[in-house]
Amino acid sequence: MFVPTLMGQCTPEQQAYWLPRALDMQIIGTYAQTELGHGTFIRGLETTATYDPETETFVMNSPTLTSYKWWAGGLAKTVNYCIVVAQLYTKGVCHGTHPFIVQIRDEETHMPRPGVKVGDIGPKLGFNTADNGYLGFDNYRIPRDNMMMKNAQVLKDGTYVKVARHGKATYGTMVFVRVLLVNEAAFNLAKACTIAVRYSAIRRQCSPDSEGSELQVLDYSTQQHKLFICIATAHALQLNSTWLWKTFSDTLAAIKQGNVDTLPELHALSSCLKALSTADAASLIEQCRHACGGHGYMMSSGLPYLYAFVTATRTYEGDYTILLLQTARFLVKAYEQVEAGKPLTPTVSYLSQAFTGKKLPWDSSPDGIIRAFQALAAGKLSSTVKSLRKRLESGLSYEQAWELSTIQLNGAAEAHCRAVMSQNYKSEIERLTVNSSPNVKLVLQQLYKVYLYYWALERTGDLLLYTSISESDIFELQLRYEGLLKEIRPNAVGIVDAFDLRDEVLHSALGSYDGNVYERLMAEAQKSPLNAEPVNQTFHTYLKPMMKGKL
Ligand SMILES: CCCCCCCCCCCCC/C=C/C(=O)SCCNC(=O)CCNC(=O)[C@H](O)C(C)(C)COP(=O)(O)OP(=O)(O)OC[C@H]1O[C@@H](n2cnc3c(N)ncnc32)[C@H](O)[C@@H]1OP(=O)(O)O
Ligand SMILES: Cc1cc2nc3c(=O)[nH]c(=O)nc-3n(C[C@H](O)[C@H](O)[C@H](O)COP(=O)(O)OP(=O)(O)OC[C@H]3O[C@@H](n4cnc5c(N)ncnc54)[C@H](O)[C@@H]3O)c2cc1C
Repeated sequence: MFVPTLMGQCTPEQQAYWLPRALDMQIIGTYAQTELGHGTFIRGLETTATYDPETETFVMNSPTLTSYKWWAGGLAKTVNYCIVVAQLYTKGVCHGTHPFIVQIRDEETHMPRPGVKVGDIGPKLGFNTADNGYLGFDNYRIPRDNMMMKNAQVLKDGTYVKVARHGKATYGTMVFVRVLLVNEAAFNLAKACTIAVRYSAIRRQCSPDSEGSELQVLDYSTQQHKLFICIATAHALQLNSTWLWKTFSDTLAAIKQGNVDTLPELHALSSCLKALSTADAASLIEQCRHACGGHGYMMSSGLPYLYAFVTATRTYEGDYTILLLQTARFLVKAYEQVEAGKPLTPTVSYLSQAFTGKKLPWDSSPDGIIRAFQALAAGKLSSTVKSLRKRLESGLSYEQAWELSTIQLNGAAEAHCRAVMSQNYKSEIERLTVNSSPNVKLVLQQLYKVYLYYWALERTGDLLLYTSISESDIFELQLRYEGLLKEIRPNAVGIVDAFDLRDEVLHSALGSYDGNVYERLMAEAQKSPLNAEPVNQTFHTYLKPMMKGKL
């Protein structure tokens, strides 16, 4: 996050000075925005940067315990520089949060600079290879030039000058990392389902009849139900990640030309796609662990590490709930544009035909299901706006009405995102397989159908509300879904092999390519320190005295 922020928030002159040093690893930095007391509410951050025209310096200060920077990766012991997001004061006026480059350790001795308090925040659920730290300032001075001045400046005499045309240009790094995190979610889910599918092909358990041999657990329908959605989702996230990256790049190019019109849609998309992809990946990685029984609970399976790493992405770079509410904000505006007969941006264009007041005729084809997801999103949005307006008519303020409607707002945002992801998934597969062999086309189409049928069956309640789907349609869809799982089964191992993940990347006794699961589990067990000697000294210090009633 340090380098992307240098690139996104510094003037060309500042980049010329800082970037080579950062890329050369002469300086190592992190991005310190979150504080002990605030992570989501950036405008509530308490660290201050007060400009002193006498010395042409900013005085960095942590006025309260809750103002201490908290969480930044590498902050505890690794970095010697930080990008610190602080409330900027000049001439007695607060201009809100701005980014500053702050040296916190001596470049030679690595000792913390006078006026800087820095340390480690302690053990975490995962991510323990990163030294996330805390940082406090005691009236610590930095040169005026260390304010990152691409979007705003403070002149030598303390005059504040706003440069950026879009009020949230300083939030750019967060959008960038959110876009990256969709790809990260896809990559880690692909690892987890490679491990779980390969292991499920090796593991035999239970024989349906007394004489027969035990079945591969991958042959059980319930195991296929657990795992094939994971494979399909890994592909869905990867294709959406590539699509989102292009949307991000196009928006960035437009901003460079001074056109910020597409930034709101990018913010809405990156928010909900980051939220849904990280939440889906975390819960499906946990599902992969469930599918591996006791051995999935071993650290040597690689699955606990993957879960601990990915579940954090649901929180950092914008908490799930918060980001969906950002998307909901954009959707409510889109609803108002439909009412006013104004044009809509591409990803919400389906709304222009949606508010007919009639249920969408059910069509179980892939395109029909995608249209149903769009109808579901539009229906939820319409119902949410109705709740908002009913509350406003009762005399509540907009903020109060909004807060009371946030559960529905989140539901509308999630439904919108599912519709966007499903549409992208199918259209990207069709675009990319134009020249593929019939077999590849068949398998990839089977996977996106798994995704569509799975989520349609997960949302039958909503589909009954907003489409003409009937009980028998649902019955038929369930049978079709279960039949599709059986069609995929023969290719399942080949499909995860196609993720092409080397053993060194999987780090898993269950998922290694050679399938020698039991030998690898035993080999990993031998590494346990408890196996260093036949009798552990705790027998003599605790167990034996206890057994003799002497404790
Ligand atoms: C190759 C390798 C790949 C590796 C992949 C990555 C690996 C991952 C490693 C990373 C390790 C962990 C790193 C983690 C870092 C962090 O966590 S950094 C801290 C992240 N913190 C957050 O995300 C905080 C979340 N909070 C916010 O973003 C904001 O507080 C808010 C919730 C958006 C609210 O902001 P606020 O200023 O209060 O604005 P609003 O009033 O809600 O909205 C005002 C308008 O501004 C628009 N807007 C808001 N944000 C953005 C944005 N980012 N971009 C564009 N526009 C934005 C918003 O839509 C409103 O617009 P209008 O509706 O038109 O008014
Ligand atoms: C592994 C990891 C690495 C991190 N790395 C960094 C880093 O490098 N740099 C950095 O600056 N930060 C980092 N963070 C911090 C991260 O950005 C924050 O944790 C995140 O933004 C959430 O903020 P918070 O922790 O204050 O949670 P809060 O915002 O306090 O959320 C707590 C709960 O309150 C809810 N909530 C909060 N506000 C609202 C609202 N308005 N409406 C409804 N519900 C609400 C949330 O949904 C959540 O359920 C990291 C965090 C983790 C876990």
